[in-house]
Amino acid sequence: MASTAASAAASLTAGTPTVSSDIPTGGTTTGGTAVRVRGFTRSFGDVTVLRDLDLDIAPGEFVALLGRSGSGKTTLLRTLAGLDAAPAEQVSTPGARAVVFQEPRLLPWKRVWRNVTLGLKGGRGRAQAAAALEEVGLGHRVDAWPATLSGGEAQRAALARALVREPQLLLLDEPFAALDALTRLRMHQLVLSLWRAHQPAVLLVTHDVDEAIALADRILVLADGRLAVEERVTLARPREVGPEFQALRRRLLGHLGVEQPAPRDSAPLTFIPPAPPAAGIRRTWNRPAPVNGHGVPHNGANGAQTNGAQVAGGL
Ligand SMILES: Nc1ncnc2c1ncn2[C@@H]1O[C@H](COP(=O)(O)OP(=O)(O)OP(=O)(O)O)[C@@H](O)[C@H]1O
Repeated sequence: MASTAASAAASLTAGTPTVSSDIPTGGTTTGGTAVRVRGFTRSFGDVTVLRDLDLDIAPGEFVALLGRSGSGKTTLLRTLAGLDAAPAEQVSTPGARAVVFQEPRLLPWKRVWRNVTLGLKGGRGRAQAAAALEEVGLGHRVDAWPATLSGGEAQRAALARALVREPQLLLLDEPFAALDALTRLRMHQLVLSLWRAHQPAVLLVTHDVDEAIALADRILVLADGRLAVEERVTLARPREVGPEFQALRRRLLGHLGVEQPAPRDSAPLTFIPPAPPAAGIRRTWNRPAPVNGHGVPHNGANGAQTNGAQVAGGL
């Protein structure tokens, strides 16, 4: 990333972007780390949201942050964005940062390209915005008004606004949550291609476990004020929903406290017709006996087909 990028994160207060260069925003990282957090605690009144938290993100690394509602994900993201104050010795980030929120936060009275360059000092203005808009597939909407954009287009304009800042750290706070499923998938592809092209470190806050697995190199779960879980995602991109994906999903959902149905046998339930029922005996559903390598069903030591291990109650 070029060092000429705007160093201030775009901060949004009541929908109005401002530049947050006048508040203490932590230290600046150099060399091999994009984000370095050590022993950071954040409280609101009596409530401690982040507690003695440590975090490292490498340059160009894509990290997803999961956690229950209210666990402090946005609080951490705002701190890294420089929107909330933090001691420099505890929080270090690159100077060039950009944030994309769940809502695109475009100013309706400014054309799209002016929204994209908002707060940028110097630069090539319209040409710079047009290039970024082209990259996100909005080259034809440079002069449009925000109100004429679809939800997905508006969010792409927000990505373009992040892009022109040439961030070394891109912070994404549930940026796809308000989009329909198809648009969200397209946005995933777009974010991955922008990430590959520009190689910022990324922190993506999301509630969507599948999204985290599809995009990230590493997934963190925030709980009780700390990063309680770390999972590295070693699946090759693009990531198919195969057994490894599903196993990771199950683990992450477990960490998030989501009740998991017990893993089932891959064999479907089949109805085994009973012998003519004697009085008082009910029909049962049963799984087919596991088949050994020779195609022979084996049940227990003697390998006899049994009809006695009921999986579900009678009909
Ligand atoms: N400015 C604030 N003043 C008081 N409390 C706050 C403030 N900002 C956040 N909190 C509280 O801190 C806790 C963490 O909030 P935060 O928004 O970081 O959680 P989150 O994990 O992002 O939640 P969600 O997933 O629901 O968006 C919440 O209990 C919230 O009410």
